[in-house]
Amino acid sequence: MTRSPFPDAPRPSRLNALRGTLIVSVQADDGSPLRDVTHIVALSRAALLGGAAGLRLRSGEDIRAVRAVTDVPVIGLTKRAQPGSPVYITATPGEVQEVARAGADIVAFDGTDLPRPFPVADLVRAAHGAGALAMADISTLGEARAAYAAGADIVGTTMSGYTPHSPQQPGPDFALMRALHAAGLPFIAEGRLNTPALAAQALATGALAVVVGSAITRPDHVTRWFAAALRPDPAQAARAGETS
Ligand SMILES: CC(=O)N[C@H](C=O)[C@@H](O)[C@H](O)[C@H](O)COP(=O)(O)O
Repeated sequence: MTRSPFPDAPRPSRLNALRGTLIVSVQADDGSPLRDVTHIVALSRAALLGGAAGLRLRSGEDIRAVRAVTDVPVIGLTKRAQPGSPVYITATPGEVQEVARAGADIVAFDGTDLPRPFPVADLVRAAHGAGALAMADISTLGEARAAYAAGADIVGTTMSGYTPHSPQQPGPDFALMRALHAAGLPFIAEGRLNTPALAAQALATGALAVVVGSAITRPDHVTRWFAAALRPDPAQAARAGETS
């Protein structure tokens, strides 16, 4: 039914439509009972009902199905293992085209320094050739600079904590956000923004927009956080065992 709200606008103004907003990532993991397109559409509609201004979706099938029920901006990606490379987010020009043709306004792809099948510039070219914006998911300031030099329209902090050369931490990488802002590089904040306060903090560091996924659309993850919080501290449990 509907198409992108900004198919013909120049690229910077298309991104402006997302300024200051919440984008909800609706991606069920492989093996999740929610990994079914009807559930993805229902979760997306619930997110829109709650005030999401954009969606981040995985796979052409999901994008096509959600595009049929909404015209909000969509960031699209694929997640596929690549032979001989740890990169899995939209790693080839063919995957970029697949996502753009399904109706994504912005194509997100791995923009890290990990060994990769295609250079970032090839993915940018494929996105632009298909009429979409190019979003590089990065894990460091250096990767962001390289992605912009390769023509990316925007970078996301998505991959911080998921490359061996970025900080491994349980919370969001606010240091990276501050560094991007200080360098004058526009960015979308993404990754472990698991509470409204953290999302607001990310926006306050200068993010163009904020992507939240697991805390909204992965109830299995959220349940695990609660279950872990209720589990007794093993050391304390052992001490209690000695005295009883
Ligand atoms: C590292 C990676 O593959 N991130 C993926 C990228 O699309 C998704 O699995 C995340 O859910 C998304 O980035 C949002 O992050 P969080 O779920 O932490 O709010």
